[in-house]
Amino acid sequence: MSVAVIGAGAFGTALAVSLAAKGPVTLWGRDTGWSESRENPRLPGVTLPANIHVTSDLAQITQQTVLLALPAQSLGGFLAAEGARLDGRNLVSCAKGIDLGTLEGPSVLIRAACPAAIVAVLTGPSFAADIARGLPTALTLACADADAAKALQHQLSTPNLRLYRTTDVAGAEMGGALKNVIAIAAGAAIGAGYGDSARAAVITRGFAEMQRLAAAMQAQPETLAGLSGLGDLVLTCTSEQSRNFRYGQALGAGRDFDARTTVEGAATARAVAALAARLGLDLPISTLIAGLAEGRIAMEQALQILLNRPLKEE
Ligand SMILES: NC(=O)c1ccc[n+]([C@@H]2O[C@H](COP(=O)([O-])OP(=O)(O)OC[C@H]3O[C@@H](n4cnc5c(N)ncnc54)[C@H](O)[C@@H]3O)[C@@H](O)[C@H]2O)c1
Ligand SMILES: O=P(O)(O)OC[C@H](O)CO
Repeated sequence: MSVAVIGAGAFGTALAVSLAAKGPVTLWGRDTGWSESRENPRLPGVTLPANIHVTSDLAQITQQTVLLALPAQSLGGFLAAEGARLDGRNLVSCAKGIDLGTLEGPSVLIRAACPAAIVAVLTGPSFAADIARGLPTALTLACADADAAKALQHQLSTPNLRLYRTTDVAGAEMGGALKNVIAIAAGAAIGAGYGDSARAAVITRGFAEMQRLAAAMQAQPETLAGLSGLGDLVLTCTSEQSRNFRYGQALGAGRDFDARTTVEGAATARAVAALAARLGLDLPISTLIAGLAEGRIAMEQALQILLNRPLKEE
């Protein structure tokens, strides 16, 4: 059974390349002017296999399984316009973020727009460039319907993509979204010259915040300790391949950052700060990242706020 990918950015294109090892793939993008060259400028150095059909015509997306690889803040608008034509299919969210308008994760947006769809989430530690180069990668496929989870796990695993499955959609989704916020904090610590010990503190205390918020969203703790949570947190906080980490580095160093780059953690930090206020949760790192991203506070001020918090049990 062939699959389609909506969103011809770096990640959607990389997934299409990997899935093409198993059969034909249709890749939809709103800007596909590059398609004749068979090289997407968002994924330079990768030639698309011949069995990937690139289109900007949504009517050509007729497959039963569709991966949605759009940025989290674009997904709601896309679904409002096009959700009806996708309803009833297997819709797999690949976005890592929390929608700023609704404070919901992508799976909730998809379920609202496409009530008859089977909704799943594909997430975990994975750089698009690694996947497209055929490097070994392990991801989490989450779907509340255990049988559908199993079927999608088999359909979407490829020679270099090993998928684990879970029915904990909220846990998988929260891990992927929140790690981006903490990756900005880790990058900021490095960019400001605070050192590797500070980064380790940010990763660990950031993980505690991820667990706290995820628990409040009914996620299972063990999901946060898996690929979609801890796994992706470690990757993103330790690699300059990560856009969130590099954005954090720029914030920490007081440098500009290319505003066209997709940095999911910046908007998600603001969503997390709003959720923290709504739910009465103490999420100091994420809340400070929201302030840094909005330019409301400076790096040195953020550090002093964290260091001067009351001492407490770990
Ligand atoms: N790049 C990675 O390594 C990677 C890995 C795992 C997950 N992800 C996740 O995948 C999602 C997409 O990231 P990406 O790296 O592909 O981003 P990207 O910046 O490379 O591409 C984003 C794509 O989305 C398209 N787009 C944006 N708004 C749109 C809209 N309203 N309608 C149609 N198309 C729209 C853009 O034209 C672009 O092609 C993010 O949530 C990201 O966290 C990325
Ligand atoms: O480049 P980033 O920071 O969006 O990270 C990409 C992936 O989410 C890493 O798993």
